[in-house]
Amino acid sequence: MPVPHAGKTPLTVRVVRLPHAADLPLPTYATKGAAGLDLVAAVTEPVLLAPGERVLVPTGLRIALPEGYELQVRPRSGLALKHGIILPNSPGTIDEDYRGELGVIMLNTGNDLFRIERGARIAQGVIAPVERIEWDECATLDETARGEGGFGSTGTGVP
Ligand SMILES: O=c1ccn([C@H]2C[C@H](O)[C@@H](COP(=O)(O)OP(=O)(O)OP(=O)(O)O)O2)c(=O)[nH]1
Repeated sequence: MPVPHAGKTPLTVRVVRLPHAADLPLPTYATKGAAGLDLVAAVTEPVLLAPGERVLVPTGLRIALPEGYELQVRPRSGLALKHGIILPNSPGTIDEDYRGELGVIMLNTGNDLFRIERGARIAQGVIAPVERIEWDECATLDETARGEGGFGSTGTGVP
């Protein structure tokens, strides 16, 4: 059952469940305050991911985001901590004009074979508003205390 968020009207997002995901649940929020919708693997057979290997896992879903929004595909911390499973392009970007099947790129940075079962919760999708810009090209920029310092210029905390 989808969990309603406390005090916010949800956005409506059009979704197509592809035939190979017909029996799988739509992504849902695990708790009332969860930021991410759990995405599940629409693999027909279990996929074995060897250490160092990466794979594109289908979700069986196509969506049409509302104008001005993106969907960020993010890793699940439990899979990262326990199995070293990360998303190398994290956060993956689903553009509002993308109409293909959502996919999750999974990378096994652990030492053991990782088994991806059909219906397993492999990642989470977070809806976020997207700002657009126009350039104001200038010859110079305003001065700041940081200036051009970066990449550890304030110290890394490591002796
Ligand atoms: O984790 C991801 C990342 C991307 N996509 C889909 C949706 C996104 O809108 C499209 C393009 O993604 P991105 O812009 O990251 O890819 P690109 O390498 O720049 O390819 P393109 O030239 O198609 O934009 O691929 C996914 O399904 N999962």
